[in-house]
Amino acid sequence: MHNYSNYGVLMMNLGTPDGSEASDVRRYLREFLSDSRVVDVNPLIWQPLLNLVILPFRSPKVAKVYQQVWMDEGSPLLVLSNRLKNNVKKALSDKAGHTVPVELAMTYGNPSVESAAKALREQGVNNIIVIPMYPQFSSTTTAAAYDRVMLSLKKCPHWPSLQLLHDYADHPMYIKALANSIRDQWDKQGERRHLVLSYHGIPKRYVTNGDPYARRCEKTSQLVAEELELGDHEWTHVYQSRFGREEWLKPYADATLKALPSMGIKKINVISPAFSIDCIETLEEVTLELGDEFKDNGGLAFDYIPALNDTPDHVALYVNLIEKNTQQWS
Ligand SMILES: C=CC1=C(C)c2cc3[nH]c(cc4nc(cc5[nH]c(cc1n2)c(C)c5CCC(=O)O)C(CCC(=O)O)=C4C)c(C)c3C=C
Ligand SMILES: [Fe+2]
Ligand SMILES: [Fe+2]
Repeated sequence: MHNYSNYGVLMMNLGTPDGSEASDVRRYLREFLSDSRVVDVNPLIWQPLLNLVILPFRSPKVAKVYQQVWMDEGSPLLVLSNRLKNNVKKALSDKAGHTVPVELAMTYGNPSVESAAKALREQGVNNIIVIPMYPQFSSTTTAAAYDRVMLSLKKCPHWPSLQLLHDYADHPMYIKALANSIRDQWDKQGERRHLVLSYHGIPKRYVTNGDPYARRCEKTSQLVAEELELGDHEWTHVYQSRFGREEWLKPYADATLKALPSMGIKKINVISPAFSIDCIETLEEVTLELGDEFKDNGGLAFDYIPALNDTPDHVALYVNLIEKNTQQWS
Protein backbone atom coordinates (compact mmCIF):
# COMPACT_ATOMS: atom_id res chain seq x y z
CA MET A 1 0.00 0.00 0.00
CA HIS A 2 1.02 3.57 -0.48
CA ASN A 3 2.16 5.54 2.49
CA TYR A 4 0.19 8.74 2.43
CA SER A 5 1.29 9.83 5.88
CA ASN A 6 2.63 13.23 4.89
CA TYR A 7 0.83 13.69 1.66
CA GLY A 8 -1.94 16.08 1.10
CA VAL A 9 -4.01 16.96 -1.89
CA LEU A 10 -4.93 20.45 -2.99
CA MET A 11 -7.84 20.41 -5.43
CA MET A 12 -8.19 23.73 -7.23
CA ASN A 13 -11.05 25.25 -9.16
CA LEU A 14 -11.60 28.67 -10.70
CA GLY A 15 -13.47 30.60 -8.00
CA THR A 16 -16.89 32.09 -7.66
CA PRO A 17 -18.47 35.03 -5.84
CA ASP A 18 -19.09 34.72 -2.05
CA GLY A 19 -22.68 35.86 -2.55
CA SER A 20 -25.04 36.59 -5.41
CA GLU A 21 -25.32 40.38 -4.93
CA ALA A 22 -23.84 42.69 -7.57
CA SER A 23 -21.15 43.80 -5.06
CA ASP A 24 -20.03 40.17 -4.54
CA VAL A 25 -19.91 39.54 -8.27
CA ARG A 26 -18.01 42.76 -8.84
CA ARG A 27 -15.33 41.84 -6.28
CA TYR A 28 -14.96 38.39 -7.86
CA LEU A 29 -14.85 39.60 -11.46
CA ARG A 30 -12.32 42.32 -10.57
CA GLU A 31 -9.86 39.77 -9.18
CA PHE A 32 -10.48 37.21 -11.96
CA LEU A 33 -10.33 39.63 -14.88
CA SER A 34 -7.26 41.43 -13.49
CA ASP A 35 -5.17 38.29 -13.93
CA SER A 36 -2.95 38.73 -16.98
CA ARG A 37 -3.20 34.96 -17.64
CA VAL A 38 -6.90 35.53 -18.33
CA VAL A 39 -6.83 38.94 -20.02
CA ASP A 40 -3.39 39.79 -21.37
CA VAL A 41 -4.12 43.38 -22.43
CA ASN A 42 -1.68 46.01 -21.12
CA PRO A 43 -2.96 46.95 -17.59
CA LEU A 44 -2.63 50.68 -18.37
CA ILE A 45 -5.37 50.19 -20.96
CA TRP A 46 -7.24 47.28 -19.38
CA GLN A 47 -7.61 48.49 -15.77
CA PRO A 48 -9.53 51.71 -16.59
CA LEU A 49 -11.71 49.82 -19.07
CA LEU A 50 -12.37 47.06 -16.52
CA ASN A 51 -13.17 49.39 -13.62
CA LEU A 52 -15.07 52.10 -15.47
CA VAL A 53 -16.95 50.15 -18.11
CA ILE A 54 -16.96 46.38 -17.72
CA LEU A 55 -17.46 45.94 -13.96
CA PRO A 56 -20.24 48.56 -13.54
CA PHE A 57 -22.27 47.11 -16.42
CA ARG A 58 -21.48 43.42 -16.15
CA SER A 59 -21.69 42.92 -12.36
CA PRO A 60 -25.43 43.61 -11.89
CA LYS A 61 -26.29 41.65 -15.05
CA VAL A 62 -24.24 38.62 -14.08
CA ALA A 63 -25.50 38.84 -10.45
CA LYS A 64 -29.03 38.20 -11.75
CA VAL A 65 -27.75 35.10 -13.52
CA TYR A 66 -26.03 33.85 -10.34
CA GLN A 67 -29.32 34.40 -8.46
CA GLN A 68 -31.06 32.07 -10.92
CA VAL A 69 -28.71 29.15 -10.21
CA TRP A 70 -27.75 29.84 -6.55
CA MET A 71 -28.22 26.88 -4.19
CA ASP A 72 -29.28 26.94 -0.51
CA GLU A 73 -25.67 26.26 0.51
CA GLY A 74 -24.15 28.78 -1.92
CA SER A 75 -22.69 29.00 -5.41
CA PRO A 76 -23.03 25.74 -7.40
CA LEU A 77 -19.33 25.76 -8.36
CA LEU A 78 -18.29 25.87 -4.69
CA VAL A 79 -20.98 23.55 -3.32
CA LEU A 80 -20.42 20.86 -5.96
CA SER A 81 -16.61 21.18 -5.85
CA ASN A 82 -16.78 20.61 -2.09
CA ARG A 83 -18.93 17.51 -2.54
CA LEU A 84 -16.40 16.02 -4.95
CA LYS A 85 -13.54 16.95 -2.59
CA ASN A 86 -15.29 15.24 0.36
CA ASN A 87 -15.95 12.08 -1.65
CA VAL A 88 -12.35 11.95 -2.91
CA LYS A 89 -11.08 12.41 0.64
CA LYS A 90 -13.29 9.58 1.88
CA ALA A 91 -12.30 7.21 -0.93
CA LEU A 92 -8.57 7.92 -0.50
CA SER A 93 -8.79 7.59 3.28
CA ASP A 94 -10.71 4.31 3.08
CA LYS A 95 -8.02 2.90 0.79
CA ALA A 96 -5.13 4.18 2.91
CA GLY A 97 -6.64 3.12 6.24
CA HIS A 98 -6.13 6.58 7.72
CA THR A 99 -7.31 10.11 7.01
CA VAL A 100 -5.68 11.63 3.93
CA PRO A 101 -5.72 15.44 4.04
CA VAL A 102 -7.55 16.86 1.03
CA GLU A 103 -8.44 20.54 0.73
CA LEU A 104 -10.23 22.64 -1.88
CA ALA A 105 -9.00 26.07 -2.92
CA MET A 106 -10.00 28.56 -5.59
CA THR A 107 -7.60 30.48 -7.83
CA TYR A 108 -9.77 33.58 -7.27
CA GLY A 109 -11.68 34.32 -4.05
CA ASN A 110 -12.57 31.75 -1.41
CA PRO A 111 -11.55 29.31 -0.08
CA SER A 112 -8.15 30.87 -0.69
CA VAL A 113 -4.99 28.91 -1.43
CA GLU A 114 -3.45 30.39 1.73
CA SER A 115 -6.20 28.97 3.94
CA ALA A 116 -6.04 25.56 2.26
CA ALA A 117 -2.22 25.42 2.46
CA LYS A 118 -2.43 26.34 6.16
CA ALA A 119 -4.98 23.60 6.77
CA LEU A 120 -2.71 21.07 5.02
CA ARG A 121 0.30 22.21 7.05
CA GLU A 122 -1.67 21.85 10.29
CA GLN A 123 -2.40 18.26 9.32
CA GLY A 124 1.33 17.57 9.00
CA VAL A 125 1.48 17.65 5.20
CA ASN A 126 4.83 18.31 3.56
CA ASN A 127 4.12 16.87 0.11
CA ILE A 128 1.29 18.57 -1.73
CA ILE A 129 -0.26 17.18 -4.87
CA VAL A 130 -1.91 20.07 -6.66
CA ILE A 131 -4.81 19.08 -8.92
CA PRO A 132 -6.27 21.86 -11.03
CA MET A 133 -9.82 20.66 -11.76
CA TYR A 134 -9.50 21.34 -15.50
CA PRO A 135 -9.43 18.28 -17.78
CA GLN A 136 -7.82 20.26 -20.65
CA PHE A 137 -4.69 22.28 -19.85
CA SER A 138 -4.86 26.00 -20.58
CA SER A 139 -2.51 28.77 -19.50
CA THR A 140 -5.65 30.78 -18.63
CA THR A 141 -6.85 28.26 -16.02
CA THR A 142 -4.30 25.56 -15.10
CA ALA A 143 -1.23 27.83 -15.19
CA ALA A 144 -3.19 30.53 -13.33
CA ALA A 145 -3.80 27.99 -10.55
CA TYR A 146 -0.08 27.17 -10.45
CA ASP A 147 0.73 30.91 -10.25
CA ARG A 148 -1.59 31.24 -7.27
CA VAL A 149 0.06 28.32 -5.45
CA MET A 150 3.53 29.82 -5.98
CA LEU A 151 2.35 33.23 -4.80
CA SER A 152 0.87 31.72 -1.64
CA LEU A 153 4.27 30.21 -0.79
CA LYS A 154 6.24 33.35 -1.52
CA LYS A 155 6.98 33.95 2.16
CA CYS A 156 6.86 30.33 3.26
CA PRO A 157 10.13 29.33 5.02
CA HIS A 158 9.30 25.59 4.93
CA TRP A 159 8.44 25.08 1.26
CA PRO A 160 6.62 21.76 0.82
CA SER A 161 7.36 19.29 -1.94
CA LEU A 162 4.95 20.10 -4.77
CA GLN A 163 3.55 18.13 -7.65
CA LEU A 164 1.56 20.01 -10.20
CA LEU A 165 -0.80 17.82 -12.19
CA HIS A 166 -1.02 18.95 -15.81
CA ASP A 167 -4.27 17.68 -17.31
CA TYR A 168 -6.28 14.53 -18.01
CA ALA A 169 -7.95 15.30 -21.36
CA ASP A 170 -7.21 11.78 -22.66
CA HIS A 171 -7.23 9.76 -19.42
CA PRO A 172 -9.16 6.53 -20.15
CA MET A 173 -11.18 6.83 -16.91
CA TYR A 174 -12.21 10.38 -17.83
CA ILE A 175 -13.28 9.37 -21.34
CA LYS A 176 -15.19 6.35 -19.99
CA ALA A 177 -16.87 8.48 -17.31
CA LEU A 178 -18.08 10.95 -19.96
CA ALA A 179 -19.24 8.11 -22.22
CA ASN A 180 -21.10 6.47 -19.32
CA SER A 181 -23.00 9.61 -18.45
CA ILE A 182 -23.93 10.12 -22.12
CA ARG A 183 -25.17 6.51 -22.35
CA ASP A 184 -27.13 6.96 -19.10
CA GLN A 185 -28.84 10.02 -20.58
CA TRP A 186 -29.68 8.12 -23.79
CA ASP A 187 -31.13 5.24 -21.75
CA LYS A 188 -33.22 7.69 -19.72
CA GLN A 189 -34.49 9.39 -22.89
CA GLY A 190 -35.05 6.11 -24.69
CA GLU A 191 -33.20 7.51 -27.72
CA ARG A 192 -29.71 8.44 -28.89
CA ARG A 193 -29.38 11.99 -30.14
CA HIS A 194 -26.82 14.09 -31.95
CA LEU A 195 -24.13 14.93 -29.39
CA VAL A 196 -22.82 18.49 -29.04
CA LEU A 197 -19.57 18.76 -27.05
CA SER A 198 -19.36 22.38 -25.95
CA TYR A 199 -16.13 23.68 -24.38
CA HIS A 200 -15.44 27.00 -22.67
CA GLY A 201 -13.65 29.14 -25.27
CA ILE A 202 -10.50 31.25 -25.04
CA PRO A 203 -9.20 33.93 -27.41
CA LYS A 204 -7.89 32.31 -30.60
CA ARG A 205 -4.70 34.37 -30.29
CA TYR A 206 -3.71 32.46 -27.11
CA VAL A 207 -3.80 29.19 -29.04
CA THR A 208 -1.87 30.73 -31.95
CA ASN A 209 0.75 31.74 -29.36
CA GLY A 210 1.08 28.18 -28.09
CA ASP A 211 -1.68 27.42 -25.59
CA PRO A 212 -2.41 23.69 -26.09
CA TYR A 213 -6.04 24.02 -24.94
CA ALA A 214 -7.79 23.63 -28.32
CA ARG A 215 -5.75 20.52 -29.17
CA ARG A 216 -6.56 18.99 -25.79
CA CYS A 217 -10.29 19.69 -26.28
CA GLU A 218 -10.23 18.14 -29.74
CA LYS A 219 -8.50 15.08 -28.27
CA THR A 220 -11.24 14.64 -25.67
CA SER A 221 -14.02 14.94 -28.27
CA GLN A 222 -12.36 12.45 -30.60
CA LEU A 223 -11.85 9.88 -27.85
CA VAL A 224 -15.44 10.25 -26.57
CA ALA A 225 -16.74 9.81 -30.13
CA GLU A 226 -14.57 6.69 -30.54
CA GLU A 227 -15.67 5.27 -27.19
CA LEU A 228 -19.34 5.71 -28.19
CA GLU A 229 -18.65 4.59 -31.77
CA LEU A 230 -20.18 7.77 -33.18
CA GLY A 231 -19.97 8.53 -36.89
CA ASP A 232 -18.63 11.92 -38.01
CA HIS A 233 -22.13 13.30 -38.55
CA GLU A 234 -23.32 12.22 -35.11
CA TRP A 235 -21.36 14.72 -33.03
CA THR A 236 -20.32 18.39 -33.10
CA HIS A 237 -17.45 20.16 -31.29
CA VAL A 238 -18.01 23.83 -30.33
CA TYR A 239 -16.77 26.59 -27.97
CA GLN A 240 -19.02 28.71 -25.74
CA SER A 241 -18.72 31.66 -23.31
CA ARG A 242 -17.17 34.25 -25.64
CA PHE A 243 -16.10 37.47 -23.89
CA GLY A 244 -15.05 40.74 -25.53
CA ARG A 245 -14.58 41.65 -29.15
CA GLU A 246 -11.62 39.71 -30.46
CA GLU A 247 -11.93 36.36 -32.20
CA TRP A 248 -12.27 33.34 -29.90
CA LEU A 249 -11.92 29.64 -30.71
CA LYS A 250 -14.36 28.49 -33.36
CA PRO A 251 -16.86 27.05 -34.14
CA TYR A 252 -18.95 29.23 -31.83
CA ALA A 253 -21.61 27.36 -29.85
CA ASP A 254 -24.41 29.89 -30.40
CA ALA A 255 -24.01 30.18 -34.18
CA THR A 256 -23.68 26.41 -34.57
CA LEU A 257 -26.72 25.57 -32.47
CA LYS A 258 -28.83 28.09 -34.36
CA ALA A 259 -27.85 26.40 -37.63
CA LEU A 260 -28.28 22.73 -36.63
CA PRO A 261 -32.10 22.52 -37.04
CA SER A 262 -31.88 23.78 -40.63
CA MET A 263 -29.43 20.94 -41.30
CA GLY A 264 -32.03 18.44 -40.09
CA ILE A 265 -30.61 18.02 -36.58
CA LYS A 266 -33.55 18.91 -34.34
CA LYS A 267 -32.90 16.83 -31.24
CA ILE A 268 -29.62 17.14 -29.37
CA ASN A 269 -27.79 16.39 -26.17
CA VAL A 270 -25.15 18.85 -25.02
CA ILE A 271 -22.24 17.98 -22.75
CA SER A 272 -19.54 20.40 -21.53
CA PRO A 273 -16.43 18.29 -20.95
CA ALA A 274 -14.19 21.23 -19.95
CA PHE A 275 -16.23 21.75 -16.79
CA SER A 276 -15.47 19.16 -14.12
CA ILE A 277 -18.16 20.80 -12.01
CA ASP A 278 -21.44 22.44 -13.00
CA CYS A 279 -21.45 26.20 -12.62
CA ILE A 280 -23.04 29.37 -13.97
CA GLU A 281 -21.64 28.64 -17.44
CA THR A 282 -23.30 25.23 -17.74
CA LEU A 283 -26.43 25.71 -15.62
CA GLU A 284 -27.42 28.99 -17.22
CA GLU A 285 -25.46 29.68 -20.40
CA VAL A 286 -25.67 26.16 -21.84
CA THR A 287 -28.89 24.83 -20.34
CA LEU A 288 -30.99 27.99 -20.65
CA GLU A 289 -29.42 30.40 -23.18
CA LEU A 290 -28.17 27.90 -25.75
CA GLY A 291 -31.25 25.73 -25.23
CA ASP A 292 -33.54 28.69 -26.01
CA GLU A 293 -31.50 29.68 -29.06
CA PHE A 294 -31.68 26.13 -30.38
CA LYS A 295 -35.44 25.88 -29.87
CA ASP A 296 -36.11 29.39 -31.23
CA ASN A 297 -34.45 28.28 -34.46
CA GLY A 298 -36.44 25.10 -35.03
CA GLY A 299 -34.87 22.73 -32.49
CA LEU A 300 -37.34 20.27 -30.94
CA ALA A 301 -35.46 18.66 -28.06
CA PHE A 302 -32.48 19.92 -26.09
CA ASP A 303 -31.12 18.19 -23.02
CA TYR A 304 -27.94 19.06 -21.16
CA ILE A 305 -25.89 16.20 -19.71
CA PRO A 306 -24.53 17.29 -16.30
CA ALA A 307 -20.83 17.61 -15.47
CA LEU A 308 -19.23 14.64 -13.73
CA ASN A 309 -19.49 16.52 -10.40
CA ASP A 310 -19.39 14.16 -7.39
CA THR A 311 -20.33 10.93 -9.24
CA PRO A 312 -18.52 7.67 -8.35
CA ASP A 313 -16.78 7.58 -11.78
CA HIS A 314 -15.38 11.06 -11.18
CA VAL A 315 -14.22 10.20 -7.65
CA ALA A 316 -12.46 7.09 -8.99
CA LEU A 317 -10.73 9.18 -11.68
CA TYR A 318 -9.40 11.68 -9.12
CA VAL A 319 -8.28 8.89 -6.79
CA ASN A 320 -6.40 7.35 -9.72
CA LEU A 321 -4.74 10.67 -10.63
CA ILE A 322 -3.63 11.11 -7.01
CA GLU A 323 -2.41 7.54 -6.52
CA LYS A 324 -0.28 7.71 -9.67
CA ASN A 325 1.55 10.61 -8.08
CA THR A 326 2.11 9.03 -4.71
CA GLN A 327 3.65 5.81 -5.91
CA GLN A 328 7.20 7.07 -5.99
CA TRP A 329 7.16 7.36 -2.20
CA SER A 330 5.47 4.09 -1.43
C1 LIG B 1 -12.28 36.88 -20.17
C2 LIG B 1 -11.68 35.77 -20.48
C3 LIG B 1 -11.99 34.41 -20.01
C4 LIG B 1 -11.21 33.30 -20.32
C5 LIG B 1 -9.97 33.26 -21.18
C6 LIG B 1 -11.81 32.17 -19.66
C7 LIG B 1 -11.35 30.85 -19.72
C8 LIG B 1 -11.90 29.75 -19.04
N1 LIG B 1 -12.83 29.77 -18.03
C9 LIG B 1 -13.12 28.49 -17.62
C10 LIG B 1 -14.01 28.09 -16.61
C11 LIG B 1 -14.97 28.92 -16.01
N2 LIG B 1 -15.26 30.22 -16.36
C12 LIG B 1 -16.27 30.68 -15.55
C13 LIG B 1 -16.84 31.95 -15.59
C14 LIG B 1 -16.35 33.04 -16.31
N3 LIG B 1 -15.36 33.05 -17.28
C15 LIG B 1 -15.12 34.33 -17.72
C16 LIG B 1 -14.14 34.75 -18.63
C17 LIG B 1 -13.09 33.95 -19.17
N4 LIG B 1 -12.92 32.62 -18.99
C18 LIG B 1 -16.03 35.19 -17.01
C19 LIG B 1 -16.11 36.68 -17.19
C20 LIG B 1 -16.78 34.38 -16.13
C21 LIG B 1 -17.81 34.83 -15.10
C22 LIG B 1 -19.18 34.81 -15.54
C23 LIG B 1 -19.46 35.92 -16.51
O1 LIG B 1 -19.21 37.09 -16.20
O2 LIG B 1 -19.93 35.60 -17.61
C24 LIG B 1 -16.65 29.63 -14.65
C25 LIG B 1 -17.83 29.64 -13.67
C26 LIG B 1 -17.68 30.44 -12.40
C27 LIG B 1 -18.87 30.31 -11.50
O3 LIG B 1 -18.90 31.02 -10.49
O4 LIG B 1 -19.81 29.54 -11.73
C28 LIG B 1 -15.84 28.53 -14.92
C29 LIG B 1 -15.83 27.19 -14.22
C30 LIG B 1 -12.32 27.62 -18.42
C31 LIG B 1 -12.33 26.09 -18.28
C32 LIG B 1 -11.56 28.40 -19.29
C33 LIG B 1 -10.57 28.05 -20.31
C34 LIG B 1 -10.08 26.90 -20.56
FE1 LIG C 1 -14.29 31.38 -17.89
FE1 LIG D 1 -20.80 33.05 -19.54
